[in-house]
Amino acid sequence: MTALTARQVTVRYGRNTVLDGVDFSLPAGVTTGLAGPSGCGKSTLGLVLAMLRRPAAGTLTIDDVPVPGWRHRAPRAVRTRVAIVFQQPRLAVDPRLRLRDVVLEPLRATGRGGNADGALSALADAVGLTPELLGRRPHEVSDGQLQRACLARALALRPSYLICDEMTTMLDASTQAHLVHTVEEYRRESGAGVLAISHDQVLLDRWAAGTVTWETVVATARQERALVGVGH
Ligand SMILES: Nc1ncnc2c1ncn2[C@@H]1O[C@H](COP(=O)(O)OP(=O)(O)OP(=O)(O)O)[C@@H](O)[C@H]1O
Repeated sequence: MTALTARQVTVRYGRNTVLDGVDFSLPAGVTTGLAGPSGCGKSTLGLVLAMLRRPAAGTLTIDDVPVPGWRHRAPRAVRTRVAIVFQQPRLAVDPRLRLRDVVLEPLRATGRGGNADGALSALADAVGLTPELLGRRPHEVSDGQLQRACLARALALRPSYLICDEMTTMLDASTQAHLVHTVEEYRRESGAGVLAISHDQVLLDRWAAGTVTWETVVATARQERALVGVGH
């Protein structure tokens, strides 16, 4: 199946079990919404899908191929197939870097930064960053402008799956519309699968082809536990 699929994923923070045997599949080619109340575990699932958090149990497959490790233990070619954009851009960038260098980070890390002017200007155009803004540092731009740079960075290596975790929650309506439009253009052109995590049902109704609620995710996990007789 062409999908990013987590199976039987359990994540604990200390003694707090946040995900308990969760299954989740993100199909390629469409935008899937994930809705749920604050603190339920949506971001944690996003981190697992992006291989940024190793679960206590469970597996992740990309297009049916199991990922062989998590975080730096996942080979770069596997890790870069999934990108993530977080809610707070200021926590997601090195404050010393100019926006140009934020966007180019992934290309440089994979040895493709040398002749990346074309790629940079295409990415900057797509997210609506001018050359002048690309020369500024994070403290010299707005949250919306910084989030544009974060989205450009996420798209730089042309991921097969893109996770947008409350990507536009802190932003004004016009920046929100522009970023969603950019993601959708990328999805249509690349065939990528997009996960839009949000507590904003109105946004998800407009953006996603379909939305999964957190209650469904949890109820399915509970049913599976009951079926295999490990009820809690
Ligand atoms: N690094 C961490 N250490 C300890 N507890 C954590 C950590 N990260 C998250 N949690 C806890 O795990 C639970 C799920 O958090 P998570 O951020 O995944 O939820 P969420 O649904 O994305 O919430 P929000 O919509 O508010 O971002 C919360 O109770 C949170 O307090």
